[in-house]
Amino acid sequence: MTQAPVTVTVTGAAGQIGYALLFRIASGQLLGPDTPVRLRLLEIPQAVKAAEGTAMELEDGAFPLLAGTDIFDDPKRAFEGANVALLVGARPRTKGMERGDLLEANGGIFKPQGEAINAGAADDVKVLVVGNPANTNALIAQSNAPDVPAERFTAMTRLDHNRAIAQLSKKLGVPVGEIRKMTIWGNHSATQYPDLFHAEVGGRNAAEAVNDEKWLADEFIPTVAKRGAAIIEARGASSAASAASAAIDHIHTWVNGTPEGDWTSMAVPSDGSYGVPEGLISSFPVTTKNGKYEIVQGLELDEFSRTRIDASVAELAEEREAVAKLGLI
Ligand SMILES: NC(=O)C1=CN([C@@H]2O[C@H](COP(=O)(O)OP(=O)(O)OC[C@H]3O[C@@H](n4cnc5c(N)ncnc54)[C@H](O)[C@@H]3O)[C@@H](O)[C@H]2O)C=CC1
Ligand SMILES: O=C([O-])CC(=O)C(=O)O
Repeated sequence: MTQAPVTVTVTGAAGQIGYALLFRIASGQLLGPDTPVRLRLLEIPQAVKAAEGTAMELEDGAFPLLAGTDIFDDPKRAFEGANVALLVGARPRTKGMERGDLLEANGGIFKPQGEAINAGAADDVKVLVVGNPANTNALIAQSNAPDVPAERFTAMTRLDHNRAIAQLSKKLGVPVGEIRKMTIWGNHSATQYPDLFHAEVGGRNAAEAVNDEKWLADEFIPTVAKRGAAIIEARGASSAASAASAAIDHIHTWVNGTPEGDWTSMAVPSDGSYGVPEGLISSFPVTTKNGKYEIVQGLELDEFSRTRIDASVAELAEEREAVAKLGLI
């Protein structure tokens, strides 16, 4: 071991994403093979026992990089000293629940968690919100953490990004490793816009390589945007291992940088780029270096792309308005 342990707080640790995520963090895949980690797990009181079971299994993994695991049901304690905060636990939509009810229920989770991050996380904390509705939950947490730089709050669209790469790879029969510059724009919802016009395949423009507008509009975009629902339909449960994998990718890329000539997708607070209203946590193409990200500038957007980005951003603006009315931000 070459350095002091990095503290990683994971919420919803006893859930299905938590189960897939924690072992990969402990094995070094989140931060790299030289970085020891100390886990702080947050669960609701009813699920603490299950989290304790997962912690026993973590112990049984005898991971050389795992410096310890502590479990809490109090956000203030769970986020103490957190360098990385993975906000996975959320209130799922249940039968008869309106969108406003869902936002309100999640406000009850992400407001106190934002306050706890503000009160006790490390100065360099990086936050990734996975729990849905991820973008707006991130906005709620961020708004309640006024002393933490706003850009440290991000939401996950890396799963959508990876799904888009996989669909393109299948369509063209090329390895995923040949695909660069994929972008997801907007909200992590069915309105998201996976963009092939700026992506590259083996150095060639992806939309030109596909050369099939009908497939792009009628198959590629809806398949990526509705993949979560298709997995639920097939598996009887929502994506868990692929979501955990994308969360690992998101933080690993943020910390370690994007490769030369490539970028990734992250939902980050808008600085007004591409006409996205400032402050909305919307997905953009970003490059990362030395633990910081920058939104890729100067991409030309045609009418097709503009219309789709605007629709997804309009949905984010509506969600922001709804949580503002509820006094959550
Ligand atoms: N952004 C993305 O791409 C994706 C997001 N998701 C979302 O991730 C979330 C978690 O998914 P799963 O692990 O499958 O759900 P799950 O229901 O298996 O686990 C959620 C866990 O969170 C815990 N929890 C609830 N409230 C909490 C609180 N206040 N503090 C700490 N823990 C709390 C629950 O006790 C439960 O153990 C869901 O909101 C899901 O919709 C899932 C897949 C992809
Ligand atoms: O809808 C869900 O809970 C799962 C989800 O976000 C996805 O798979 O993209």
